[in-house]
Order: sequence, then structure tokens, then C-alpha cells
Amino acid sequence: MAEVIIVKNQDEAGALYAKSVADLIERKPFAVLGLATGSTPLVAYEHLALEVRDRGLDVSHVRGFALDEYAGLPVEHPESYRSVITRTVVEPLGLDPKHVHVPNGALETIATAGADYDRAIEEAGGIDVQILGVGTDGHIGFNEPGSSLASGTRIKTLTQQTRVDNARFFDGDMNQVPTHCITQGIGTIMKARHLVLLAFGENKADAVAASVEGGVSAMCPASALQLHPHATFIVDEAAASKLKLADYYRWVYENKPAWQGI
Ligand SMILES: N[C@@H]1[C@@H](O)[C@H](O)[C@@H](COP(=O)(O)O)O[C@@H]1O
Repeated sequence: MAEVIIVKNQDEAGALYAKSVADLIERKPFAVLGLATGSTPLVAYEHLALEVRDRGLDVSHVRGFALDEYAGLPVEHPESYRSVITRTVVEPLGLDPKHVHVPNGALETIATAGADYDRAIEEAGGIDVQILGVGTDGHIGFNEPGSSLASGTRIKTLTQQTRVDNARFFDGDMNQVPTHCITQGIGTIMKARHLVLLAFGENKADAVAASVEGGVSAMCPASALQLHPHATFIVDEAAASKLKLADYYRWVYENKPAWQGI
């Protein structure tokens, strides 16, 4: 069973992630972080930046790999995931930009960019901790429902729903949202040694319930986390509202030995 931690608010979630990652960097200066975009992880990066500052951590050797990128969107575009990761992770944490990778969405090379990316992750020693958000339809990265649970990084077509959801970053106009993307596959994500999925708010409640307590199915990509040996869901009360075993998860967490971490 994946671990489910039900928190009071987003700050508590961000602090749990930040402590875990800061501890990792302390014992492993060459840590490899899996990074995600979306609004959900922002609070986690903010808390991590504070931990890094307060503990005086040296992050000059930390490597990062983002989950995904839009296809055909110039990297200089403010909403390219390269730009978003630079703004929300690289700069606030003070990471070395040359150690932080984002899949290459350039159309000319996209056919081979996925395999190159998976190789780069392997050469870096694999991802230590991958942060994840979840789409309202259960997607992780940009692996939409129906994606192979064994997939590697590759080009994918975005669903209309995801384009509607993401139109808010493109002047509210879904026609400006690219139709395609390159995303780490579910198989790639599953190779990370620790997966931390964050979800906040009522509109994530169905996706969280399906991911944690539904059957493992390509129709809900995040349900693949049930097969991972170290997956942690950190959710607020609203996102947890449809979990049948919520009281049990609370009981387990309250009785967890303090030294265990997440
Ligand atoms: N590719 C990203 C996902 O990685 C993210 O999890 C999802 C949810 O975004 P948010 O966290 O803003 O709800 O949005 C996008 O589709």
C-alpha cells in the first residue's frame, strides 16, 4: 500500500517534502531530483528553498530532471516548462542550470528526444525522489488516461480536457495550448526510488480516490503508484474527501515511528 498522509494545509505538505529532500541532499550531495510543473508543487519548492537556506546546504551538485515539456513551444516562451522550472525551481533553490534537464520539445528532434532523456536519467544514476502532481483525470506528467503503464519518455497528444485546464497559462485561450508534448513515461517515473504525489482541493478528490483505492489501470495513470515500493501521497482534507480508508491512513501515520520520515 502506498503511504497516504492527510495534511491540514498545503504548507504542511510542502514542509514534509522539503524536509525529506533536504535530508537527502545532506547525505547525498549529488542527489537527483525529479521535478514537476503545475501549481501543486509550488509550495513544496518554496519550503525546500527555505530549508536549503536555513540549513546552508550546498546544492551545487544537485541534478534535476523535469517530467515533461510542450512540443513545438519555443523554450524562451514564458509558459514552456523549461521557463517554468527555471523560475520556480532553479532560481529559488540556487541550482546550477546546467544540471537541470527538461525534455526537449523541439519538433525536429522529438522522435529521438525521449530515448535520449531516459538514457540521461540513467547515466545520472536514476532519480532519487520524484515529485508529482495529478491531473483531474488521473494523469501524471502528461501521461493521459490510456497511456501504457510501462512507457518510456515519448511524444504524446494532450487531451482536450488538459488543454482546457492549462488554457489559464495561455491567456485563457485553449487554442494557444500546444496539442502535443514530450513526457517521461509511466515506466520512467516508476524507476524513481521515491515518488511523492501531492494533491490539493476538492477537484482532485476523484483522481486521488481512483489512484489510491481504485484498480490499477491505464485509465488512471496515477494508479500505477500502487505498484511502486515507495510511493507517498500527501493530500489535504478536500483532496482526501473521497478516500474510503481515510481514518486508517490517519491512524497509520499517527503511529509511525518518528525516525522513519516519509
Ligand atoms: N503536466 C502537468 C502535470 O504534471 C500536473 O500534475 C498537472 C496538474 O496541474 P496542477 O498542479 O496545476 O493542478 O498539470 C499538467 O498537466
